[in-house]
Amino acid sequence: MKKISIFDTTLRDGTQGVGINFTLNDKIEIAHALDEAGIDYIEGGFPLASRREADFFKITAKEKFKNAKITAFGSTRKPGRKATEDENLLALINAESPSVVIVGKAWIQHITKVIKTTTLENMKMIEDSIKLLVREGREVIFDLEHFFDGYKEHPKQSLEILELATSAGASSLVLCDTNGGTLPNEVTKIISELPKERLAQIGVHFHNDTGCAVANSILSVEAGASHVQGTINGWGERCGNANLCTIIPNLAIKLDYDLTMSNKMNKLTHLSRYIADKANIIPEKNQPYVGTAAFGHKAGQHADVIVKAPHLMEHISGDKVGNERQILLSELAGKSTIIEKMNKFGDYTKESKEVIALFNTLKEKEGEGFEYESAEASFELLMLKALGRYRPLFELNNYHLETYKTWGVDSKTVGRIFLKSEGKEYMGAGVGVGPVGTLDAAIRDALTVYHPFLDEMTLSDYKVRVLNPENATKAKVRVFISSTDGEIDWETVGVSENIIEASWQALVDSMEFYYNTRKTK
Ligand SMILES: CC(=O)SCCNC(=O)CCNC(=O)[C@H](O)C(C)(C)COP(=O)(O)OP(=O)(O)OC[C@H]1O[C@@H](n2cnc3c(N)ncnc32)[C@H](O)[C@@H]1OP(=O)(O)O
Ligand SMILES: CC(=O)C(=O)O
Repeated sequence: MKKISIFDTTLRDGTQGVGINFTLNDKIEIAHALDEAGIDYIEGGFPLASRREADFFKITAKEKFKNAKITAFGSTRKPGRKATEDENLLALINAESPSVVIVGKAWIQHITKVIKTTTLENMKMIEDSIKLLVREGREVIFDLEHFFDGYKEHPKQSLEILELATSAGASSLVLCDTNGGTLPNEVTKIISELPKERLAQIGVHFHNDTGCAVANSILSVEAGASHVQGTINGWGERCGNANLCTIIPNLAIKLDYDLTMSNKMNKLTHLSRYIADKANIIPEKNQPYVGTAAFGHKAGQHADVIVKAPHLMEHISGDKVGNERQILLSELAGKSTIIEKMNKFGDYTKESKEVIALFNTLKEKEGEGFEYESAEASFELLMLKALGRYRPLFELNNYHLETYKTWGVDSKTVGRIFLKSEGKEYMGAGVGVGPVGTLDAAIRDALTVYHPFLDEMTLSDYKVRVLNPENATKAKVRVFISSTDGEIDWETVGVSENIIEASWQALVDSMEFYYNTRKTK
């Protein structure tokens, strides 16, 4: 099958997206991760734009990349200037990257209204710029900015630019949909009309303003393009660039094109999440292939299909792209979902009394406002109870909290707790800013000497959601608590009309989950 080269512009066009920023160090680490994954070209930035962009090339010029060519980006020379004196082209030469991209105008309205020159001078700008960089020994990829809009108005002019760039020595002609407004039927028609046999390799670069960037990229390959540009997670200016995390598996797994990444497809999910981590962004859950929800099944009838024949419910198996299946708990779950969770404890069927009991408890609790999709640790405790495997950490006799507030000083809560654990009675005291911290401190005060594991865990997040705000102060609240021991994280839930009671339930579940399930260190 035809070889398609994958060109990643996360570090250049990706950073033109709202909220996407990387430090120099991040950029270098990301470049190595992209290279490891099998990306062919990595567009590292615009060296003229800033010191940091130029430094990226200085540093990467001295480093080894196994698969990828590091590529610097800039535009053609300015009108009326010599290529050898153009600061942008000089910055590209100084970048010392083996390949460079130069972007040139390919829409007459841009030539006359934006760079304010003639079509003849624009042609000379393109020719001089490509020739200079080729003379300098660089592979030159030529990006035709607004190609599709330009072609729709003046196809003859667009063809002349493509032919000129080919004869000047460009290795690839990248047809850019810079404002992202082109639709799939136009892409197929236009690329099919090009005299590809007379031209350098055709590449494409789509933005996602009509939501068609991925479809446009795939159709371009089907119509003859063999170089595809895009970004990881689809980040980029305005609505983003074509998402490589979708394009790559579509080309390699669905259409069987030959990609350098073809035999490393199981690295894709990690790549997406690693780069999102660097950008400090939580990636879209429902991103195809790599999203956390991409292989998540919530409806009971769908979880039932997964148990019987997963290939009838999932278009591919998630592990092909390094992703994982999730069976989500909710009031929409059926017994198959319960069985899937219980199967680590033995073989259960829809008729097992434990399955039926837990199914009924789940529906009842979800009806009361509990939500286990984001609090699987609380569900695990329900499951241990249904299976007779639950060990209570303690039994509460009573607790007592007092909150003090003095004018001009922050409030403070003190509390005492009386409880029984493994047949013995204990008392603990705590002080905190609020009641939840105070209860946590009091339980630990009472029990840590006897249960030192409590020192290994801490609460890491606390969230409250009002379930029926129309009931004002009588509204029910749902509290989620996240906990961690530094290696594993777990979430628990509590629901009540009283926020302290809801917090208490989630807090006790957190400690009991760890008590019941932790591996002894
Ligand atoms: C389609 C794309 O994504 S292109 C990506 C562009 N990327 C960026 O703009 C990010 C980095 N850019 C920068 O740091 C700055 O814009 C710089 C340093 C490159 C230039 O800054 P300035 O000289 O102040 O120019 P400014 O950004 O205001 O305007 C763009 C200039 O580029 C010129 N230009 C735009 N496209 C081209 C082109 N294809 N060929 C030559 N010149 C071009 C414009 O005519 C304008 O020059 P002018 O002021 O002489 O008319
Ligand atoms: C080159 C580029 O980023 C564009 O035309 O969108």
